[in-house]
Amino acid sequence: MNPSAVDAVRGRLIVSCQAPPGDPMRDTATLVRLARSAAAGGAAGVRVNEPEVVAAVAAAVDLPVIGLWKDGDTGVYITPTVPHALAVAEAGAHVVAADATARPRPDGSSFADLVAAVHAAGALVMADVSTLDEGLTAARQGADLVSSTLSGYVPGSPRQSGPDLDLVAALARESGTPVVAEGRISTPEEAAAALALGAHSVVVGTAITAPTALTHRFVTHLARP
Ligand SMILES: CC(=O)N[C@H](C=O)[C@@H](O)[C@H](O)[C@H](O)COP(=O)(O)O
Repeated sequence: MNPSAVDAVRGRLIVSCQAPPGDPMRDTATLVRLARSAAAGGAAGVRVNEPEVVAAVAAAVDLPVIGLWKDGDTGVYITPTVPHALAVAEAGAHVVAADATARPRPDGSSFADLVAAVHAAGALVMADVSTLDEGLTAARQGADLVSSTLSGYVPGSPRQSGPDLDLVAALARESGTPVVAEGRISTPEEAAAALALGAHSVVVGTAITAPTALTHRFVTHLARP
């Protein structure tokens, strides 16, 4: 295992360099350039999707790589099974991010199974959760980092336009595990607020690396009557 990946992101920014299916940015070479831009701008780590991109980014930037593998877009889709997690670890991710919500996983495995397999492969685990209970369970099951990634995207978590800073604060108080603030963080001030509430690190994606979504935000605002 490599706990230094956790130390390296303490108090600092991780940039998520991802693009949804069909987006013009969804291209390995383009995502590598995004990751290199994040590194040049001072990011402490990057978060990237799919083994091929994980391998290319790990070869191109000298930063901890948090890898995941999104498969589908409903139910458990962030690194849903043990084989997905192992493929991400084998591609060179220092940390494997995976859904740690209470929902059943498609291969019938548990989150604890995934943690054991990833640790045996020499990588760390980031638990993507939507509630405090899920975060506490994931921490007990051996997650190395717990992230608020899925708050607002899973029934039972609050739907809100900004980050779930209440969840970040509660996880930081109660989980005993380094907490990552992730999801809808769109300003440096929100990122700083998350750290002030006890987050170990902050992930920002859309606000930095998603020109299609950012353009759409301006266009829909201008189209309002
Ligand atoms: C819910 C889900 O599938 N989140 C994904 C997780 O990897 C990504 O689509 C997000 O972009 C990432 O979490 C960063 O969040 P934001 O783009 O809001 O800064």
